[in-house]
Amino acid sequence: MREFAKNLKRVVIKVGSSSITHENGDINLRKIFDLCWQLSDAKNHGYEVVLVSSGAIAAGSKRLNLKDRPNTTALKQAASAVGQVALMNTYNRILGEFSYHGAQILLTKHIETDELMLTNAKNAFKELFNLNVIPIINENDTISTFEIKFGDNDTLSAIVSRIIDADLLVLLSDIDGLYTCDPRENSDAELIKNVDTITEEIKSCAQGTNSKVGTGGMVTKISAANLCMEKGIDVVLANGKDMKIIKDILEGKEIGTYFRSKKND
Ligand SMILES: Nc1ncnc2c1ncn2[C@@H]1O[C@H](COP(=O)(O)OP(=O)(O)O)[C@@H](O)[C@H]1O
Ligand SMILES: N[C@@H](CCC(=O)OP(=O)(O)O)C(=O)O
Repeated sequence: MREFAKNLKRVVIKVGSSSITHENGDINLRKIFDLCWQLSDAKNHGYEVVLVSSGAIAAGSKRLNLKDRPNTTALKQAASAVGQVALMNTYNRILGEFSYHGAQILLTKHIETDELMLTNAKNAFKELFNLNVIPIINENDTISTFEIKFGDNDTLSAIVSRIIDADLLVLLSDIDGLYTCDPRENSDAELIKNVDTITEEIKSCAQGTNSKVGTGGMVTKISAANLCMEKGIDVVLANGKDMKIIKDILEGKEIGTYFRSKKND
């Protein structure tokens, strides 16, 4: 069993576009149902959960019948604005089945460097926890430019973990964890089960993505893990193809790649 499981309370779960949408970008209802079920189950077991969900650009592109993923920033922003509504409606309808409310929070990663905005965000999160609501976060794509080019919800999820003092960040992707190199390109790639320090060697494992809907690949996941570990927050990177994995991860089962922060020493 992993160390964090003994005293785990506040958890941030990040799902990539590839984990909650179909190949064509449409919202995958079955996956969102399973995800909401797991989040609600975790709440019922006393965890405080926050979801960081990508998928707005993919869902919006499908709804607008765009042939390909948009390639200009403005079109991505427009698609995101459409898709975000669809995504939140779906989350809230399904969470309602389990008697929970979702709350939409749109942030940018600059939140950490603006003292007033940071205080406001912390206060809002605190009240949402008191009210037993499940905060659902996405990048505020309309006002983001750098982020929308690189699609960096991995980093955003690390920043959210830092500002709410989370115990654990769970990054769910379309792959079982961090490998020695991209297993889609190299059949000799091996799963790395534990990372204690983000060394140059670990960084060199990370490549980008060829996914139609995903964006950052492993580069942004490793940088997210680094941001968490330096604040004593553990990170697990695992495959979101079956959302039941969330329960197993929270229970400390040895799944995926565990980025173990120094607080465990
Ligand atoms: N060292 C590596 N280990 C695992 N996956 C890697 C690695 N380097 C690159 N990748 C790629 O990163 C992809 C996951 O990133 P991404 O498509 O951005 O997913 P998400 O939508 O979940 O954020 C994998 O499908 C894989 O092809
Ligand atoms: N804000 C964007 C996030 C893009 C992003 O980070 O995507 P992913 O690499 O799938 O986590 C969206 O909702 O589409």
